[in-house]
Amino acid sequence: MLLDQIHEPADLRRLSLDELEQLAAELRQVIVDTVTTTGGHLGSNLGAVELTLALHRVFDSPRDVLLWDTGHQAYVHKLVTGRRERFATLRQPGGLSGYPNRAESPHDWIENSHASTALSYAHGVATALRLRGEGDRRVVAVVGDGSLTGGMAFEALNNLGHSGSRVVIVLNDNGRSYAPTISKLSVQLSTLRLNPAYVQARERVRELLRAIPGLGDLAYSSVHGLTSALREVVTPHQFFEALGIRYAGPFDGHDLATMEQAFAHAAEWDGPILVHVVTHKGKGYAPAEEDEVQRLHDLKVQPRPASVGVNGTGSQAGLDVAPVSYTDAFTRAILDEAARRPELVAITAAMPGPTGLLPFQSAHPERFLDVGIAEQHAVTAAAGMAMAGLRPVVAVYSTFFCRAFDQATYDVGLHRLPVCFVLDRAGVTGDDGPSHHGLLDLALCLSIPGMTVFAPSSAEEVPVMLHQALELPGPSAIRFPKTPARRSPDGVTGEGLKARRLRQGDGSVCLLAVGKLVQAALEAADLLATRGIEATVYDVRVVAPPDLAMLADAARHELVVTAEDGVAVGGAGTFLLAAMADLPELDRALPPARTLGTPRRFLAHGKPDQILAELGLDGPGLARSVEDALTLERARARLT
Ligand SMILES: Cc1ncc(C[n+]2csc(CCOP(=O)(O)OP(=O)(O)O)c2C)c(N)n1
Ligand SMILES: CC(=O)[C@@H](O)[C@H](O)COP(=O)(O)O
Ligand SMILES: [Mg+2]
Repeated sequence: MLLDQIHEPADLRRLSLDELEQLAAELRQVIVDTVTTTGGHLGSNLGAVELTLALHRVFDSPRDVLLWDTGHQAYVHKLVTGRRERFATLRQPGGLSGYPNRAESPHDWIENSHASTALSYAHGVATALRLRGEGDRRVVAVVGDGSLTGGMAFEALNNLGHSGSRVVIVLNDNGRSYAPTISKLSVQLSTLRLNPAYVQARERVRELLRAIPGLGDLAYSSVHGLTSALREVVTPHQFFEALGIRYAGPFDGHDLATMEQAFAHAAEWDGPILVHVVTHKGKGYAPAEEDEVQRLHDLKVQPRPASVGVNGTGSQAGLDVAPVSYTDAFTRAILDEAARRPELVAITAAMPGPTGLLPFQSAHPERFLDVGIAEQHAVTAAAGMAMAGLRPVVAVYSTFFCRAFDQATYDVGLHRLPVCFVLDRAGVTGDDGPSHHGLLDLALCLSIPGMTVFAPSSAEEVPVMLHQALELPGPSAIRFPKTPARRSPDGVTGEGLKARRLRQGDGSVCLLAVGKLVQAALEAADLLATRGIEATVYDVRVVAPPDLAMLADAARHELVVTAEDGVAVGGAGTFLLAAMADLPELDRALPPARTLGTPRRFLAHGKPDQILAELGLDGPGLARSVEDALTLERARARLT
């Protein structure tokens, strides 16, 4: 394979056009073979093959800086920058990250998988290079049409134009995020790229000029000049050029020669320039091309375990995997509620499929809103809807809720508006690495005054909690993990804002478990019982407002231990223990306590339950922590 000869980008520059075409086919095959085994982003990477090859032939990475927005489309970049041999470990524990990773290569810069950041990085890097006298190094930011709908991207475009920074923006336009991109600009741009008159005219002129001997590059710049005139009439480039950013395009994002010429000319432009390339998501592999919701993740061919305990080893606390995921349970629940509540509206930030809102969109298109990759806008628009009498449900991933924390606090919380946040992928998510784990939502939501915070421990609890949330006068959040839901221990659920005592102990230790960790707590209680420790176990269900009866009962134990799939510092445990200290009828000293959760550090990618086990947040780990704490506290008690 030609790919075996590619160890660094310079190796690409020795290839002929035919060899590059062959290499592109090889790259596609490697990506399909790998991703259909490991899971990962198929459509976006298959669409970026020629684009990436052209970039690495024209620009001299890592001296020139290549920035990938979101980073999910950087598999080809990894394959041609010395990671071919490790590519089969993609997204596996200890293997290659699914995103750029600075520890893997000097060619990698941005590790954060949150969209719409690359243009801001580009402004910063270009400014730094200029001030350090290295202004001859080129800065290139590859941004998707979806990522361009994020607010940060517009902030950066404004600053790039204003500052005149020498940055090459490559707009990788395939018309989609997961669903078609929500953007009039994108529609305008696609009108251009689909406008046969414009494209044919430009190609015809290019052919004519090429036919004139000796014109060569002059031909290109003449065409460029001519299309500049033509552009005055038919293209939406004005948006960019009004900001001070040159627009060039659209170019066929699968035509290597054309893109190389375009990038080479852009590299010489003395200021910000946007090169608009048109690609096709999933190109070259029918199952990805035909995926109607363009799921970035395709074809993870991994058998689903028949029954999975918390630690993923198949051991279980008498529980089987429920037939639904939490997301499926939410889909059903919101459809039920929508049938009874005409004022209910659902909002997504470019992820209708992964958040389970596609059926809602089909059933109630007029009550469904996809705002693009614009979580901040989603939240404050929801605040406006609530102010004007609607009941909005904002469905976002836990990690992306971070981006809208200001809006949730001061546009929703401050006005005490009935907006319900459904935070999917809460807790350790695993494959997508540190910027995708949903570890902060409890700490963030619990700091918003008046927000009710639900944490279902089973699929059955999701509809109960959504119904309760939609009855509340103020803001609420319901957070649940990515892993398959499990049946509730006894098939029933809690009610209202109350906790559920699942197991009565001997007064030695009280385990207050949140959401996914209820299963681990029950498993720990089983293990502790074999060692003569009968633990009381609560399913907290509603972290805020706390169930005071549960706290009062917990306070009567020798030891209180809280457990959550989120940061321990500032999370649910911290919140509950503070509330316990404030109990009005507390007639004794507070018992010793431990708050168990994820540590204050970024967690690498891996399998969720394996990560939780390594952190001691599975059944055996919790049991060890309880037993050690009890032993220590009893020794201390003997000393006093
Ligand atoms: C802030 C944020 N919200 C949502 C996502 C989830 N997400 C990952 S990729 C993607 C679509 C990106 O579309 P685009 O930028 O057009 O890139 P493409 O996949 O089409 O190449 C989304 C919404 C994210 N990574 N970051
Ligand atoms: C890159 C990104 O943000 C998403 O594509 C993410 O990878 C989706 O993860 P899920 O597989 O949890 O939907
Ligand atoms: Mg796109």
